Amino acid sequence: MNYRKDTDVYKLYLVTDSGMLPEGTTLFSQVEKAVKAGITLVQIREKDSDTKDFIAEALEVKKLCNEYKVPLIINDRIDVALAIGADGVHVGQDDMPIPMVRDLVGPDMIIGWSVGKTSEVQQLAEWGPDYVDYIGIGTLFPTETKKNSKKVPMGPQGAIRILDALQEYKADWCRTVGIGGLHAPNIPRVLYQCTSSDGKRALDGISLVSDIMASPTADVATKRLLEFLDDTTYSYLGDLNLQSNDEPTSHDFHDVLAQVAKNRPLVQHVTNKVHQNFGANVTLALGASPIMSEIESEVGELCRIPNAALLLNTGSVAPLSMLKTAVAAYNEVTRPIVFDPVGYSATTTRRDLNDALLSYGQYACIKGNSGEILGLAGLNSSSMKGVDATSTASDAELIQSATRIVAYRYKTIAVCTGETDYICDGTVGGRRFISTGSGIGPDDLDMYYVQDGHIPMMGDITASGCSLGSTIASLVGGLGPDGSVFNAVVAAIVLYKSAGRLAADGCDGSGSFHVRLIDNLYKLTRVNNPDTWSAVLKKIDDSE
Ligand SMILES: Cc1ncc(COP(=O)(O)OP(=O)(O)O)c(N)n1
Ligand SMILES: Cc1ncsc1CCOP(=O)(O)O
Ligand SMILES: [Mg+2]
Repeated sequence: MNYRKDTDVYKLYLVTDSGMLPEGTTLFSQVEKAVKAGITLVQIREKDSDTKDFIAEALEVKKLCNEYKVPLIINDRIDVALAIGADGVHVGQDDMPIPMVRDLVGPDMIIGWSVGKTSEVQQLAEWGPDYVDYIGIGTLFPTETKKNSKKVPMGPQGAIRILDALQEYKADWCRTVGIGGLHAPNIPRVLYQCTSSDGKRALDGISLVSDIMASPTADVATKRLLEFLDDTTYSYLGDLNLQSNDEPTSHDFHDVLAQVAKNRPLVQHVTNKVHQNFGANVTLALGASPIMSEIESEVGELCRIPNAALLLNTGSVAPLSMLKTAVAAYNEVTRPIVFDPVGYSATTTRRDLNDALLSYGQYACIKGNSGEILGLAGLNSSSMKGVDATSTASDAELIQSATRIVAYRYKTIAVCTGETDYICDGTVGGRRFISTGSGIGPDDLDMYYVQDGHIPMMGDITASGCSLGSTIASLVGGLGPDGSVFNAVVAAIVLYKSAGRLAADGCDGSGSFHVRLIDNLYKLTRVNNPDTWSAVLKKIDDSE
């Protein structure tokens, strides 16, 4: 059978490795379990087998695959693929060049290629539809399976760049699977995040080795993975509501604060030293409980405390393993993380660390100043230095574009702070798409802003921006079931700005501003009458 035209076979792609089989299993028995459980594509990848053994193994698997109508791909060995009449071959960048492969295998065999760079996409587009049928995009995450790989893991953002290049070069015939370090805990998030920036293309599937080959129950593992692929939503915040429908009102803000008062959230702060004391006091003023903990071994308990939330501020940095553990733990129990990428593009070290953290998890909200948000969106240039202080109309447009891009790429609620705060929800309601994407792009996202005149005092005290992070985490953490995450983020911004305005209007200098900011957060929260708050929320009307 010729599967070349069959574009649905890439959903769940098993690549074999006989070096990791659990006791009592064989390569064949593992593949058999996976095929019977519904795997859609199989690749035999035996790096250390003799040719004779490779062929014998491949013939056995071929019989099974034929019976279940699952295409069989052979890794690296074009000769073996031809000899056994496989359905396709997979080659990497260091293997036989694609035009030669096509010459040898003829027009009917599937050809897969490993791709990690956009220049490789350009190349396959130049060859056109007669050459590469699908690409394995990777390596996504670190993997023990391909030990001596020189490739640096690209994370979901790297996969998005490849999907964007496929769109740019109009390689619409080419299907895609992600590969490398994919396991049950990160697969739903990868499928959620990896869509092209125009929203028109998502991964066609995932490819993996160890999650099935090393499993003592390969059939159970396969079925679980298929469930992820069939699920069209990603509930990374459990029973909280990711849908942002209408413009939030004072009534909604009242509701958010009432939930905080009732649920008294615990906000774990992993934050910089300058912010610690102020952030703890702001959190207390809001009626939430702060804990300033960077102890790796207690994260698993903290995240399970009812209404826990994590503020991850990278201003001074805890050990990477602690940060990874914290992100994984909060994601696992579907509790919110607010991410503040302090000084994102200031140095390569900071950018790499923040990028690594962003690739490890899913964030409810990413909050930064204009420099950080522009950096995350890849729109910063030296001419943008100091944009916070001197925003012009065109700067404002650029900042809005950057906020939209960050929201969309990280499928999060992005907040860009400044004299005007911008808020954009890129979560697409937690919906997930395979192959075609949502059709929604960053420019389709609603953009809100909050203003209350210029409050220069905010810049005259330390950690005022960081404490907005504490405020967002407190209000999102306080939500009860079905509480709206977007409403909580917006409520936090309007509340914080209104308290800042009151503090600035009545203070004698930066010292009393600092104290009065806490006082006013305390008072506004206790009184809970958002109709009296001075900061104004508006939605940008793009038709204007
Ligand atoms: C689906 C898929 N994607 C990528 C690879 C890796 O191929 P390659 O880079 O040639 O590395 P080896 O597998 O040959 O070690 C793959 N095999 N399958
Ligand atoms: C073959 C290959 N190519 C890139 S990563 C990889 C191995 C993936 O293995 P695992 O799914 O166990 O991480
Ligand atoms: Mg290879």
